Amino acid sequence: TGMTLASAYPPAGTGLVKHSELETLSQGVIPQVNDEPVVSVLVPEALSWSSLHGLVVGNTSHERSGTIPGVGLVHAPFSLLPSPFPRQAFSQAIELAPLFNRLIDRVSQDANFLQQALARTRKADSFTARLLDIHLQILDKGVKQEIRLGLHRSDYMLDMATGNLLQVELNTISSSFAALGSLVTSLHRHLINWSGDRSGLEAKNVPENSAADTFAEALALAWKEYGDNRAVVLMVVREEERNMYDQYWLALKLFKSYGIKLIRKTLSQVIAEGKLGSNNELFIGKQVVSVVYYRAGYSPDDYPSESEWDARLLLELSTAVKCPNISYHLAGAKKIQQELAKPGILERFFENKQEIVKVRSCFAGLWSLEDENSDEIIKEAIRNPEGFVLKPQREGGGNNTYGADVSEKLIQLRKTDGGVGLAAYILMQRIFPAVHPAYLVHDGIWSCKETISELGIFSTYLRNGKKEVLNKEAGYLLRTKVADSNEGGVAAGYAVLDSLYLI
Ligand SMILES: N[C@H](CCC(=O)N[C@@H](CS)C(=O)NCCC(=O)O)C(=O)O
Ligand SMILES: [Mg+2]
Repeated sequence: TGMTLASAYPPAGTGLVKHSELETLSQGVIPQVNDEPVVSVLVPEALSWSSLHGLVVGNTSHERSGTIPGVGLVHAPFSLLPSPFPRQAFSQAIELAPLFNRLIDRVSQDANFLQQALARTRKADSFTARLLDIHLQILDKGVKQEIRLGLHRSDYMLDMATGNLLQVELNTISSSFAALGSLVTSLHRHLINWSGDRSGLEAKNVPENSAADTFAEALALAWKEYGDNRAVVLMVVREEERNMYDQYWLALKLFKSYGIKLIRKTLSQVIAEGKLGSNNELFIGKQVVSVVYYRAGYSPDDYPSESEWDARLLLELSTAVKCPNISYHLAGAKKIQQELAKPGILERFFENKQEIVKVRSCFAGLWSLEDENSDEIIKEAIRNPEGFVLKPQREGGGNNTYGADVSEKLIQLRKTDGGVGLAAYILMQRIFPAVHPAYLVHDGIWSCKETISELGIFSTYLRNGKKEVLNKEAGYLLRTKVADSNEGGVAAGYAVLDSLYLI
């Protein structure tokens, strides 16, 4: 028989993956197991497993696939085998989770910091301005709810040049794929077991992934903290949602494990059916809502008219626990990420020096464009655009500018209206992770490509006044995409869902 899969992965503990050791996979030389190309037996097994276990998404080529569950499903795009990742970097990312939870919580309580850091962005970005207005209105009316709930995902890339784990961004709203991500971990463990000892891989090197259960637990504990057994959880969703199964998994786990009902409403349904009770409790129809979990509302596309903004304000004014509330939402802005990287700022939010060192060590280069001393970095980015990413305050993928477009965009922004538009963006060091071969499976078809991976660590945070109920890491997501593609994003169709093979 030919080489087994195991010899395609370097022995555990060898540090960064040496590309040469995976050379065979990248050249499409398929390790032979029992004379059958290993892929041709693994792929059908993976496809059937995915379909039987709800590792699925809506199939855009089927017109009703985003509106009706059970219609037009296709397996979620996945990597056939887990991708090698250094054990040390993974544990560092896990260790950072509770620190970032606390950082977001403390930043969210510093209204002046949020408003000032975003003051110039407000002038250049009307969407962010609307969020800031809601923030001011809530402060003005007095915060009605002391319970805070965060379901975050902090995304990292392993910088090949330095071996450093660098944060790409921290998502505080609609962090996707807790469910589908944990299912891929189960898929990979299944495939390793199913292919027997001939695969030579060991399932124990694919770390446990409790993301879906831990997200459901946090929603349930927030529901409990609110203290009304008749209450339901409201998930704010889009009309059309390809990723609805990742969302339904959480609803099913909430009911099966905690007996809690979750209802799905769009922002326009919220304004049509929602109202505040005499103590500002949130009613949708006759049902009182204890937790509002946003899986929409993070993009201007979600606010096609004033009524969606009215809905957002209604939710924020209510005593329901928001995930995220407006200040958590703002704390997750890329502009805030960039402000927190400025010297001396973390010291405002952390006492413990070691924690500051740990958090700062994962910051990539981050620059504002509207400061007096921004000219130098703008010139550098125009000269060497490949080394930077230009990012607006937008979520949902597909919004960032890469490569030569960076210099074009900067030149254009600088000369328009005296450069006021620059404040809507941040500049970030482009991170180049190690390239590794992977088998990508889309729509039942596999290909072996040179890819790069982005590790997301989920985390859950729940605080009721002074009582910190939850603050922990909550599993992971690995997204793997073709190395030469700029944008990432599974929903955006560039990346596949993957899991880790610790080495
Ligand atoms: N369809 C919405 C998608 C919500 C969404 O885009 N979330 C952002 C963080 S804000 C995100 O996690 N992006 C990474 C997932 C990817 O790679 O596509 C949902 O699932 O509720
Ligand atoms: Mg994001």
